[in-house]
Amino acid sequence: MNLRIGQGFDVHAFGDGDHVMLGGVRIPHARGVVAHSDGDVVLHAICDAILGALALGDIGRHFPPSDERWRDADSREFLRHCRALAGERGWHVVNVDATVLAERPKVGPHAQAMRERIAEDLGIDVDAVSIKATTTEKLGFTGREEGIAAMAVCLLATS
Ligand SMILES: Nc1ccn([C@@H]2O[C@H](COP(=O)(O)O)[C@@H](O)[C@H]2O)c(=O)n1
Ligand SMILES: C[C@@]1(CO)OP(=O)(O)OP(=O)(O)OC[C@H]1O
Repeated sequence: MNLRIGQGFDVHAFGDGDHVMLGGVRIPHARGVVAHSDGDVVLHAICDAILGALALGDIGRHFPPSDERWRDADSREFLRHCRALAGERGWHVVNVDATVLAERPKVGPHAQAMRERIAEDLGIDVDAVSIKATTTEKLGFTGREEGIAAMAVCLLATS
């Protein structure tokens, strides 16, 4: 069995709006995010982790922000596409581990729902999907609540 590891990181600024999308879950919030798509930093970081493991570039190469097809797009579509790219090359996702960096919204109450959606889109068990969160102790752009960030790693194995 061959193994590959990948990592991803994404940031979006907060802007007008009443919710954020995180891990495919709509979370009510006092701010929205500025993005071409739905701005789901968790799914974007996981997509980049998968693409990184495949050495296929990054999310912007596959879903260019200049392409109107991706305006307000559901990032779950991106995730399923990345899974398909892996499958076409004989790889499957073994597990995913993601961390959200934000003072707010609180992720904990939504983590299970996020895990379930990501597991469904990747065709893996919920136990293979980890969602964590941390504040940055009010430091930096996340601490000032100017934006939200997520990082992720994933492991791929040959089928
Ligand atoms: N957006 C967030 C941030 C944190 N959490 C949870 O709170 C715990 C404590 O965070 P610290 O940054 O103070 O260590 C953290 O371990 C998470 O469980 C959260 O749910 N959402
Ligand atoms: C997802 C894409 C889609 O056009 O746009 P954004 O929603 O702005 O998100 P980003 O994390 O900047 O990644 C780039 C693009 O692929």
